[in-house]
Amino acid sequence: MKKIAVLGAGSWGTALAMVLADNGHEVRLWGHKEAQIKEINEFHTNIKYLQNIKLSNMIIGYTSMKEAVNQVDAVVLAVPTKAMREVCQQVREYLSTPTLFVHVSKGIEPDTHLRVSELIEEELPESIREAVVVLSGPSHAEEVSLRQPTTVTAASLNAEAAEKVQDLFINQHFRVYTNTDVVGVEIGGSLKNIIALAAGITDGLGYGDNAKAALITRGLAEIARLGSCLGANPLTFLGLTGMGDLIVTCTSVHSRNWRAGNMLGKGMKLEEVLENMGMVVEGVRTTKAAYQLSKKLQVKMPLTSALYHVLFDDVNPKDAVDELMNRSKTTELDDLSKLLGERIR
Ligand SMILES: NC(=O)C1=CN([C@@H]2O[C@H](COP(=O)(O)OP(=O)(O)OC[C@H]3O[C@@H](n4cnc5c(N)ncnc54)[C@H](OP(=O)(O)O)[C@@H]3O)[C@@H](O)[C@H]2O)C=CC1
Ligand SMILES: O=C(CO)COP(=O)(O)O
Repeated sequence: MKKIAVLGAGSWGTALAMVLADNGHEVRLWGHKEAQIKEINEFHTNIKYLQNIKLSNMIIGYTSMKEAVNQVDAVVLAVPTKAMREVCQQVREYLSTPTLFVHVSKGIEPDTHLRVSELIEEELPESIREAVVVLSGPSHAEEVSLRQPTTVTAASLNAEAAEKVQDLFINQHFRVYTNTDVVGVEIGGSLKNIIALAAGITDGLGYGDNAKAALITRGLAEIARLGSCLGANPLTFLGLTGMGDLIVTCTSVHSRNWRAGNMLGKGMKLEEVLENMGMVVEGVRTTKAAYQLSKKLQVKMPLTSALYHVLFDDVNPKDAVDELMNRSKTTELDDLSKLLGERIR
């Protein structure tokens, strides 16, 4: 049995705390709201984030970061990307020995263009970092909390650390693979949120499955183009954290990104949509970051660019789709197939 602190008591932090508790670990679920932590400890529920779910007694809620991370074997960082720096700054106050860090957040920071593992490494000194591992894949909290079959990937440059994380989380409902392609895993997990927003928009506009399939496949092409340019193995994008997560996020009503896109497609304004959600919609900030990166690195990302203009320049979603469909003609297999071919050979 290990002592594990899960920092962030939203949907995903709570669902992962349940997996860890099922595996017999002592789980400390840290959140910044007194009332919510009281609810977790007194009633063993977290109603705002997971309805109709009873939490195990092995999960203890904390509001004190000092107590939550005291003597733990591992820390799971489960807050939205926007809050990650702030939470790391709090954690580092209380750790003095090398600790295993697992992050589960799917975003890219606008302006710095850092992936989450990179910003964690910026905020946490090496002296308290045994390793940083990203855990990602097609995994809606709502289904994980019902113990429905789910598969994810633990990725780290430190293969031994990835295996440790695999061992912490794996069970008969939650299958964990390993990978050393951190760039590919983080880029796939973050950029699928952009495409899920777009898929929600086309559904909201009343378009059908042809449009959805087009978004998923051409979305994957542009994710892989940018990811490869950043050093990822293009084959990672065909795996759980690429194609797998794109499918689940673009086709599920559980997805907050899809739901937000759907409201936009039906004519709501972005501010109104975000107010309505009450949960994180990572794709909004990540669209900005990916758009900036595509310009900087001169990588073609037509879907990301169209979504950027819908979100931040008030372009009408239907006009954005019309514009995408009327671009000049091109071939399907571009530089990406060249990259894949080189890897396979
Ligand atoms: N939900 C899912 O199925 C999955 C989510 N993820 C990823 O996990 C990450 C977290 O998402 P998720 O749990 O779903 O998000 P939620 O919106 O469900 O919960 C976010 C949690 O983080 C808390 N939080 C926000 N800012 C801070 C802060 N500054 N300090 C402390 N706590 C803070 C929120 O508190 P408050 O209640 O006060 O707002 C809330 O408890 C995201 O990057 C997401 O992409 C990955 C896989 C699956
Ligand atoms: O990443 C997820 C599923 O794998 C969750 O997606 P949303 O943030 O869109 O709900």
